Amino acid sequence: MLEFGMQNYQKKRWFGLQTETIPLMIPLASLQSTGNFILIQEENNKNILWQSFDHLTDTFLPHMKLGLNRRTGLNWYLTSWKSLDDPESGEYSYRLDVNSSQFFLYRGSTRYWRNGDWPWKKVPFIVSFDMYTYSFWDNEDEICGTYFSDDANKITRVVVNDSGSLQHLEWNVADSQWKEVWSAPKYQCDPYGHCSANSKCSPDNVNKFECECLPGYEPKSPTVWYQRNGSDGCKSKAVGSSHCGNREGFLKMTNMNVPDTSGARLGENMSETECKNACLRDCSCVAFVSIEAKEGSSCLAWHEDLMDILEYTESGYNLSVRVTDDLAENPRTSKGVTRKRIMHAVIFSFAGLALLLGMIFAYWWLKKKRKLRYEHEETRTEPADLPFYHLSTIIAATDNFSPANKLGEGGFGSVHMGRLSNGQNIAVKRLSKSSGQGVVEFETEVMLMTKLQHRNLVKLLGCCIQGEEKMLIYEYMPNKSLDSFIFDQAKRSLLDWRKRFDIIIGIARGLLYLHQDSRLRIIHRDLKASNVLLDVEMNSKISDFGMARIFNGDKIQDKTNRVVGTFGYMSPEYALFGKFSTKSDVFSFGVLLLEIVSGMKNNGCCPENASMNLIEHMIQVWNLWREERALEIVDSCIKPSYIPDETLRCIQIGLLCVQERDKDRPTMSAVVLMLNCEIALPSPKEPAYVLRRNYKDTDLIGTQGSYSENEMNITEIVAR
Ligand SMILES: Nc1ncnc2c1ncn2[C@@H]1O[C@H](COP(=O)(O)OP(=O)(O)OP(=O)(O)O)[C@@H](O)[C@H]1O
Repeated sequence: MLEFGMQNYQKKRWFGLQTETIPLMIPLASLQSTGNFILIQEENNKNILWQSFDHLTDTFLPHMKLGLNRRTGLNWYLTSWKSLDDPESGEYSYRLDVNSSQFFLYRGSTRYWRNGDWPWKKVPFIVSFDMYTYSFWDNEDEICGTYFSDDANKITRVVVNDSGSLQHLEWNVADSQWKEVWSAPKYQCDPYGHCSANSKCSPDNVNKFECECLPGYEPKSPTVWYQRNGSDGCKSKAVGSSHCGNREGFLKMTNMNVPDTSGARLGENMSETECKNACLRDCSCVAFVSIEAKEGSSCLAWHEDLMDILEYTESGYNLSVRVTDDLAENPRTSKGVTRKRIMHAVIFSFAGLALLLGMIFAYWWLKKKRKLRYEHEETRTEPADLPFYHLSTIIAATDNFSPANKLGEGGFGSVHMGRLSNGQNIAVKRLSKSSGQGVVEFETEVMLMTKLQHRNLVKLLGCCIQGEEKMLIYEYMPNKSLDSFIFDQAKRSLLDWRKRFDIIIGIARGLLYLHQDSRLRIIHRDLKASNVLLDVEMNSKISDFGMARIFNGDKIQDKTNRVVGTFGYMSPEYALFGKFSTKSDVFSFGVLLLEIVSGMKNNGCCPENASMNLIEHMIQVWNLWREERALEIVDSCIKPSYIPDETLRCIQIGLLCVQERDKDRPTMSAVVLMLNCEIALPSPKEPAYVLRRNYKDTDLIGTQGSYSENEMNITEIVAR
């Protein structure tokens, strides 16, 4: 960050004959690492007087915003240059349509291309795709989107060029030039509404006209249409559109994009059947798309002409178009079934019954087979697709587990560094025979790690199971675990604020992947500083999945009567009642975040009374926060490098994560969003345990023993 300002100076104000000297606020200009050039009031860093990110030209850099500042009315949008060497505003612009939350490329005032990827997702949302993270939010301050690269070293930009193309570019260091990642509009069907209303564009219609009317629709101007010009679009064949006529069913079109949602209505938490029935009940409803999401399905329904419809060769959405009975897939029988069809039904009923019974049996059999396979997959212990290492290979690599190669010791057993004959360094976790953690944890870790892959998770290279020996072979992390830095007097100063912030973001992304982005929903249950490893570039990687649990389908919370984990990081509902969910991981993340910022160990000074440490630590942070002195907890050795606003924001996010009620804590996607974007943060409520400090400690977060609460008995607490 580059900063320059003016010296303090004073100005005299005349009051008749008297003069008064008043201090002037001193503006400070600062060029941030994002490229944002800001002018701030020195007295109060939060008061941004002006910033270059508010005045976009043709280029959209990571962390810039596109959308609308609702408070100031400022519109963030891109405008092309007039020509390659004339930076005056050209005719193309890329902006957000606030009503439909869709981004459009405009040529003058005409829509030219639609970015159909945003609108129907639950807002705020954050998605990772191809090493980029995209987010979108809508609150009383602003409605906007942003993006950034998951690789901090990547130089990237999005630009609207003078010929009306939106290009995403990356800087190629080897060639010293910009390389295009993608651009739009590019293909025949890309321009907005290429086939106009109620008709789909199929780019793969080789030798055929790419436009095709939707089922139940016909060209508005047949002569124009048959000259391969789709600009007039299609109209419904049904008489009148204000009543249902005989359009009592739907035809599902697969692999479609989501048509322009400008006039569409969104229904949250509606299953596909509910969506279909709602559309059927409303005669003006012409089509619907049911969108499945982990948080619950939603329903998009259209009541006027469908625009900008595209057919993909694979994947996409199912667009159900309202059609007459003869075209419908599953027509409603009550009204629309004709006499002829009833006759057919009677004639074929016997054959149909036999067929139906056959199908039911086949369905039952398939389901049973699938269930068995599924159960087998979930419980199987043999590590599929995971390389096995021979014991002799590991012995040779670790110099027979020599003490000199020992990296550390955990609940699982000892960890040794090794080097394979191909020169690759490895870390070998050797299950100790006396380990409290056992074969179950070993198997859990193997099973999970073969299914997961993310740059912020440590990579499992293989395992070794021979005789009594059980070992996990990991990629070697030269900088070992995070606790060896932040809690070490000599090494803590090696992690300046920037590195710590990047580590926090890495952990948040790894956890978001576990909770939301991987194909399984995983609760880690033992997130802590010693389970975050650091690679050679100090990138953070979450490790130790022995305690993790998979949640299938819609399950969001579970209970256990064997509480395992580490005091100081356990949420109250888990420590007390054995309830765990993604929000208990969020709690551990909050504790860890506060540790990284403060350098204070949550269960540090007196391990014999870890619960007391936790309470004291929370109270200290909370009291300072309330007195607006939260920056006093910041580790003194990062003070020369820290950015007060960013650090304070992190403390606030940490406090949001350690709130008493799991419902109040943010999800990890919200945490990643809050860490990356300067959106307004909610005020945290009192942290967990602080409220309970007046109770006797052992009633609440005892160090060992059994707890009983309502219907739940905690029979065992295994804390480390
Ligand atoms: N892949 C690795 N590369 C380098 N060092 C590692 C690796 N895995 C573990 N270590 C080192 O070994 C130590 C012990 O790790 P382990 O995960 O077994 O236990 P822990 O996390 O310290 O404690 P617990 O088992 O109670 O969670 C770590 O603190 C770390 O320093």
